[in-house]
Amino acid sequence: MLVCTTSISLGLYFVNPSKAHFLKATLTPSENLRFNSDIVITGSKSETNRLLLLQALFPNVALNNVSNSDDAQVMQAGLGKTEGEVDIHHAGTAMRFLTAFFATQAGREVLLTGSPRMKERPIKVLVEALQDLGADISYAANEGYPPLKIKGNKMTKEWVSLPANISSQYISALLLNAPHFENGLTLELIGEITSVPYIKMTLRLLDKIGVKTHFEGNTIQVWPKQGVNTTNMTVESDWSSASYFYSIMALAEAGSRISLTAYTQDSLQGDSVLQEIYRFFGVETTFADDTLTLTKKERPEANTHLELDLVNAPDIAQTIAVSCFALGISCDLVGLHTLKIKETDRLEALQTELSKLGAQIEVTDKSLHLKPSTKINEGVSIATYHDHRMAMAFAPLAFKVPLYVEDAMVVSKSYPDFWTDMEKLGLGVVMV
Ligand SMILES: O=C(O)C1=C[C@@H](OP(=O)(O)O)[C@@H](O)[C@H](O)C1
Ligand SMILES: C=C(OP(=O)(O)O)C(=O)O
Repeated sequence: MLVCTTSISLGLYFVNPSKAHFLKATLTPSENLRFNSDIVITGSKSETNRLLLLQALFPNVALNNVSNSDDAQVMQAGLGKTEGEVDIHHAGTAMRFLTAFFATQAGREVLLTGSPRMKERPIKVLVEALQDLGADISYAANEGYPPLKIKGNKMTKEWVSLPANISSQYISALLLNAPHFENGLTLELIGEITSVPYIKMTLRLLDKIGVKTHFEGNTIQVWPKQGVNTTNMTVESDWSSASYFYSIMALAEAGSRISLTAYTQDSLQGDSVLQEIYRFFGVETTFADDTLTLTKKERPEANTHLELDLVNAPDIAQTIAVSCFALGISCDLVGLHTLKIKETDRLEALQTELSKLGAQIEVTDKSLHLKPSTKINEGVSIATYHDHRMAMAFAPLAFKVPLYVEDAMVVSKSYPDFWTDMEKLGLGVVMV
């Protein structure tokens, strides 16, 4: 049973950080690594935060299966504000999407701010693109970083160019708000485009509600649209959250099964590439209606070294690195240049925490290299650096050896039910 020695609810924990209580999870392995479970995961936070913004622009868009994450809650709360301070805590999408939203909504005037880490996550590229389009934005503290003073304006310009190799969220932020620009918007992307599936997700959602878009080479166009027909949009469940179950299944005994709902084969989420990646570990994926079933087969003996470019799926890098370590598989993961500016410097955090467990690991500013491991140190306390994915990526290891996860409620950024779902799989979870 999940024992909490505090009455602080997950929502309150993030909504009122002054009351934050940093619970540590004591994790004890289940009796065996054989699984036969059904898990329900809520909507993707990426799709939800896009659709919440589109719903604010087009109120007759109705949403089902929205994410119950902190990031979705702060997005929803932010969209309702017309003045004063808007605090989006740790939510990168909310910070970027709301910057463009408030800048392009005449009559709104806000100070958009976030957690201490958010104030270190760059936003200059987006601010400069919006300023080029005529927006009134200034930095309230350090140039290039939140908090931002934003006074809403109607956008009349229709063309801007911006670097595309730092974060795709800047591009999605502009595209999502573009239907309300008088003449629509054309973006000219400079340099290698990072996290492309997230841009395609934005365009596909715009298409689904009836906004015309076109993406070819390094140019993206969005046509203006005043209103849309009543549309029911069902958010697909979160594939990044599914990654932790893939990782558990990589460790599982052959014959194990875990089913996850509600997913679609034609996913908008780039992290659905997990289906192909985890075949390497012997995890097979099948679909029946909206249920995704993971089945464990024997991993082919030859699969002892994994090479992957994760430029299109950066959020599953931590999961995959831990899966490899747990199984003594060596790996070279590249395309990781965005990891340094996420919730924490994820490359540094992975190096520190995997080393504590006994890994031989090297990182550069865009790659991670792991040697085959022979043992896992037990009883290690994993620091999470305010990063939900550090907690969740390391948890599967606890099915093999006892572990502690510090500040364990950090998971609520994207997956508040994570620890309850781990318990359903038989992991011993005690919070103190
Ligand atoms: O648009 C989105 O929903 C996201 C885009 C990605 O960020 P970058 O484009 O900064 O890599 C991803 O890491 C993040 O979790 C969600
Ligand atoms: C990077 C992430 O989120 P964001 O950038 O939206 O804070 C994430 O969820 O892994």
